[in-house]
Amino acid sequence: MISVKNLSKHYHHFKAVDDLSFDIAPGNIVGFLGPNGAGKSTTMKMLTGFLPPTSGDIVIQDKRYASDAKAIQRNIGYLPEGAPAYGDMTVWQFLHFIADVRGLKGAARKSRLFDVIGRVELADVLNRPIDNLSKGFKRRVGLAQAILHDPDILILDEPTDGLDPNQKHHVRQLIEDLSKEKIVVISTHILEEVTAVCNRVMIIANGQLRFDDTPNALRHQSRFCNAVSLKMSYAADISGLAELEGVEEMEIDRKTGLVTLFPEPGKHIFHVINEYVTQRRLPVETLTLEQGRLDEVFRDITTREVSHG
Ligand SMILES: Nc1ncnc2c1ncn2[C@@H]1O[C@H](COP(=O)(O)OP(=O)(O)OP(=O)(O)O)[C@@H](O)[C@H]1O
Repeated sequence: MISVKNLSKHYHHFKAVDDLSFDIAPGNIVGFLGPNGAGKSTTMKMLTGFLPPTSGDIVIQDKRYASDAKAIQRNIGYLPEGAPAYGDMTVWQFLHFIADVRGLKGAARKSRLFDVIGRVELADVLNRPIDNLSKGFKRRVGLAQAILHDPDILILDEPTDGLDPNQKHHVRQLIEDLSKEKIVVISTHILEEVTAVCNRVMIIANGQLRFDDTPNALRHQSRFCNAVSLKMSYAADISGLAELEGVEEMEIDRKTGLVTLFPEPGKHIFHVINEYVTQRRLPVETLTLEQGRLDEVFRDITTREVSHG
């Protein structure tokens, strides 16, 4: 369990992290979202003991950094932003160095190295200096060092940054496989990443916690959640759609011609619309039940003014 109370970090007079409080239990895969400069990396550095808080309390598995830093860090894997340090080492040398630092020995060491190199797919670059690797491979080396000692807690700062779409998919699957009993905190700018791998979303802006719930609850904040969109192959009279039972509003996008029908609160309108367009033989090309637009919700949450006090 991670327990954070009233955590703040000030750089001179600037509040990078402003009074955060939250608990994270095993099994939580947390997507830590926020615009650039929101305070995500600063929070992660404090959670991993790399940066002392200005004020507040961090308790990890009943321990505090002030008295038990080594014990906490034994159980944490951290992927910081950017590339791994020691860029002149080869991947092989670097992973052995990390195995030394983590105190891995004998058969356990061999099997962890073998397992992680396989999982993160590093076999082809083991003899290359880290500095010469592509950004995506550097990220994967960073991920390998974070999971090498099989920690209970993983703090991953933008784990898929720089990866191609196939690798992104692969790393997301890896995180899912790793995380059954673990705590995983992932910072990301990619909203789909959150719905793909996380079971909890925390959004921060200006160092403050603005949202903390499931990805589904986030989706439900979108006015597009359960709206129905349709595209027509040519213009036809659709005014009747706006009058249908349960339809609150109709919007037409002038640029794309996409028609969106918004339901009254709690109503489901897909079937009634589907029936109507079929009966009237309207020239409908696509009819879509909208899941909710996360980018719009994210913008709303992070740009909203918050009252202080
Ligand atoms: N060492 C530092 N000294 C002064 N200001 C800092 C320092 N480190 C970070 N900041 C500032 O604190 C704020 C939060 O930075 P942080 O890196 O935590 O944000 P972030 O949410 O991780 O952003 P990004 O998504 O761009 O990585 C930013 O305004 C940043 O400029």
